[in-house]
Amino acid sequence: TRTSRPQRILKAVQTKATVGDPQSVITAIDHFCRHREWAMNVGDEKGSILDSVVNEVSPVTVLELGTYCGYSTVRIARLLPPGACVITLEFNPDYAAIARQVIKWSGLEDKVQLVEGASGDWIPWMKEHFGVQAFDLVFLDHWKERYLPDTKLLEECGLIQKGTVLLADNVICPGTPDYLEYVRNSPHYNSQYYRSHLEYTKVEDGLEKSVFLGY
Ligand SMILES: O=C(NC/C=C/[C@H]1O[C@@H](n2cnc3c(NCCO)ncnc32)[C@H](O)[C@@H]1O)c1cc(-c2ccc(F)cc2)cc(O)c1O
Ligand SMILES: [Mg+2]
Repeated sequence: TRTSRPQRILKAVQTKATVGDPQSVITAIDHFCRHREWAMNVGDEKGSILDSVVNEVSPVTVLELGTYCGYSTVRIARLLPPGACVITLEFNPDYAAIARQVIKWSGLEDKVQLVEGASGDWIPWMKEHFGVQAFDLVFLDHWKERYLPDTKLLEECGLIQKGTVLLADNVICPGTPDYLEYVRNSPHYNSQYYRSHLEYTKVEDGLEKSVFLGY
């Protein structure tokens, strides 16, 4: 049977990128998705904004919701200092298997903990299972209708504390209206919109950065 799009993305990485060179993995995926086949990676334009937020926060523990092929996982992990790590949740086993190989090719497996499972099932176990006190940065890029419920779940589980930064992809396209309304109107968040474009296109999209101010 035909290969899947994630399998074709992995092949592009394995043929075009250099083992142990995260930037070449990022460049290979962006080239493939711009010139061969579109895919829902955060991409190079929004990816540069993600990079600047990671550098600004200098997080020790990062949570990513929705690994897909591991493109943004590699973007984040390549900027982390020794001892810092990104826990990334992915509930599709096929995508998780591809992402593991992309992360391995980039040489960043020591900074990444890929957890196969649904955010709703795993978030309540983060403290106990991973010894996480609170996340410094959360990158939301999974099902858009899950951004708000999962944010509320993270709050309830005490995983969002004063200073935690939430960075959400696709707040315009496909859009996350209930999430935007929540973080922009809540007195507990200071929210900022970074205007950009949908990956590999001229369509408007953007990232929303929301800093938790404490209770
Ligand atoms: O839909 C988009 N992203 C979804 C990501 C899903 C990935 O995350 C995984 N996932 C989903 N829910 C959960 C979950 N928890 C929730 C379920 O329990 N727990 C764990 N993993 C989860 C999936 O298995 C996938 O790997 C998107 C679309 C466009 C787009 C724009 C314009 C277009 F025309 C077309 C498409 C652009 C984008 O940048 C986009 O991110
Ligand atoms: Mg996205």
